[in-house]
Amino acid sequence: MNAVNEKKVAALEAVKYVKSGMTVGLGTGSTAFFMIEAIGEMVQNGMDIKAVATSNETEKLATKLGINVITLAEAKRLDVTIDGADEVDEDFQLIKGGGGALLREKIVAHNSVLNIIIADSSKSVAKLGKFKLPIETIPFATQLIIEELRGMGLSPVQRKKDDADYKTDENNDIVDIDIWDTDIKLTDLEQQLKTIPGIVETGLFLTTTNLVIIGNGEKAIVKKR
Ligand SMILES: O=C[C@H](O)[C@H](O)[C@H](O)COP(=O)(O)O
Repeated sequence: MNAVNEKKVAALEAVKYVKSGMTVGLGTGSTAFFMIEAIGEMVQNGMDIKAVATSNETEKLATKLGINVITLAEAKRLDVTIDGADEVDEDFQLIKGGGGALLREKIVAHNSVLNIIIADSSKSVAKLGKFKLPIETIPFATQLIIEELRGMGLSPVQRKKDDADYKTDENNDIVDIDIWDTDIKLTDLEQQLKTIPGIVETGLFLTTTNLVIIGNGEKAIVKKR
């Protein structure tokens, strides 16, 4: 079975956790797409939910499907958030931000009671870091941050789109770094990166995930923390 079908299998298993009356965090990306589509169908069939979107792209899709999108301030707290990931390891640690939505995604995950990650089987890894770790930076500081990260041996590369600097929904930059060979423990790395002024957030999600659902062929494998 191909990755696209596995994404759908995982998404359809995850939406079973969404019940009427809930406030739901909607993730971003090609896997989250199937979850948003399924929730849209549930809403069209009468389910009453409110949702907070983790990106402009997700907000647009959800609104088009008739999902009631509210702000995080209005929601205050979310019952469940369903989101994708670029990599997930056996300890429920993730790399996210391949689609540039890591900042809002991390804020929403932090404010959600239950966090479900959905992914196809290729995303499940023994060790994080084959996927380059996205870092969101304030444009004023990006070039100096790149030099500092280079000094740490993390091979930073500023993300581009159509020859221009890639911009997030918050109008920040993304710098992708290579953490594969680093000896620094992930929790320490996260802390070190966050102490550099101008780094707004990293794509390391180390503690927020409660449930991982992997599409594996026709089956959904559910892992609980
Ligand atoms: O910024 C994007 C998000 O973190 C996505 O959840 C992540 O990149 C996975 O996306 P996809 O499901 O398209 O592989």
